Amino acid sequence: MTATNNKKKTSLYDLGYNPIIDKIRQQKKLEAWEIGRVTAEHKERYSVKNENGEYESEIIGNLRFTVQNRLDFPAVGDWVTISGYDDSKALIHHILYRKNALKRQAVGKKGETQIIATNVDYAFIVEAVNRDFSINRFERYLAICYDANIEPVLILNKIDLLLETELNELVKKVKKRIPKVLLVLTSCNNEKGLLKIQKLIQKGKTYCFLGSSGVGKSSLINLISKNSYMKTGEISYSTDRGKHVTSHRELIVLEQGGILIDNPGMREVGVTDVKKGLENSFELITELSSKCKYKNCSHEHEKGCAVLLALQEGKIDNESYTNYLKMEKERKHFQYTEAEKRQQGKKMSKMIKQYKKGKKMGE
Ligand SMILES: Nc1nc2c(ncn2[C@@H]2O[C@H](COP(=O)(O)OP(=O)(O)OP(=O)(O)O)[C@@H](O)[C@H]2O)c(=O)[nH]1
Ligand SMILES: [Zn+2]
Repeated sequence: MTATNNKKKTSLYDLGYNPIIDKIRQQKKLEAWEIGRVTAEHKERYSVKNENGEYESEIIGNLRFTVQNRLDFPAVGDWVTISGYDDSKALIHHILYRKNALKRQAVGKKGETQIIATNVDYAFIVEAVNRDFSINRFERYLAICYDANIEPVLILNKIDLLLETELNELVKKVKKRIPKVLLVLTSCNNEKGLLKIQKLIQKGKTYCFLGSSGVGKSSLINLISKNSYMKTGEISYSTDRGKHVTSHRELIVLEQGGILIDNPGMREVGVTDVKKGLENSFELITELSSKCKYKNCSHEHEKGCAVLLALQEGKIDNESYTNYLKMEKERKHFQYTEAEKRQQGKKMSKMIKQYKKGKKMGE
C-alpha cells in the first residue's frame, strides 16, 4: 500500500546529506547520534532540522568550553549531532561536517572573521540594475566565493527598470570584466530568467544568495520556491527569560529539490585573507605576476612589472586593476591584524596562567 499523505517528509538527503558526509560520520564514530542541519542562527541559539522536524537548539556546555574561536561555533549550513531533551528542543554536541565556509570580515571588528554560511555548493550573487550597481562588488563577492571553493553565478536583477539599450550596455560591461562566470538576467516578473535560475538548481545541492539589502533576494527566493517560503519563513526562539523572539529562517528546502540559503542583506563585504580567492578572480593579473621582475612585486610602481605593462597596453581593465589592488591591500591588512590579535591573545593567556600559578604558590 502506498502512503497517501501528500505532505512529504523532509529527509536528510533533501537537506543535502550525502555518502561523503555519511562516511565522515562513520569515521568519527558518530553513527549513534541523531543529526541535523543548522537552518538559522540567532545569538548562539540555533534552529536544527532533520527528518523528524525542526529543533530550537543550543550548544552543550562542553562544546562551548572547548571552542577556541568564533569559527568553531555552528553556523547556518553546518551538519551537527544533537540530542533531544523535549519535543521541540535539542542540544548540539558536535559539528559533524563543514566542507567549506563562506566568510567575510566581521563588521566593525578588524581582523575578525564572520561566517556567512557553510557547506555551500553554488552562490547566486545578486545585484539590482538600478540601485548602486557595481561591478567592483561582483568581483568582491567572487573573491570570497572562490576562496571557499564555491561556484558563483551572477544575477542581474530588476531588469524591468532599464530600457533594452541601457541593459545591453550594462551586460556588455559586466561580460568584458567578468567573462567566465555565468550571468543570468531576470526580474520578479521575468519568467525566462526565473526559469533559468530554477533550472540551475539540483537536488541535494546548496545555493547561497548573496547581495546588498533590497536587491530582491527574498523576492527571488519566494518566486523560486513558489511562495512556500513566505508561509514558513518565521521561526521562534525562546530566550533565557522565556520570551519568544522571531527570527528569519535562512536555509530552506525546495519541494522540487535543492536547498537555498538566504542572508540578511549585507552593507559591507570586507574580505578576509582571500589569497586563493583573488588569484582565481583575477586570473590574468595572477598569470602576469609570475613574469614580474621582482618576486614580491606590488604591481604599483616597480620597473619590470608585467602587470603594469599589460595595463599600459590596455590588456587589463583599469577599474579591475584598481579593485584588485584595493582588495589585495585589505587582505594583507586583515592578515596582519589577525596575526597581531592572535599574538595578544597568547600573551594574555600566558599572563593569566602565571597569575594563577603565583596565586597557588602564595596560598
Ligand atoms: N522593479 C522591481 N522591483 C523589485 C523586483 N524584485 C524585488 N523588487 C522590490 O525590491 C524591494 C526589495 O526586495 P526584497 O526581495 O525584499 O530584497 P532583499 O534583497 O531580499 O532585501 P533584504 O531582505 O533587505 O536583504 C521590494 O520592495 C520589492 O518589491 C524586481 O524584479 N523589479
Ligand atoms: Zn608586478
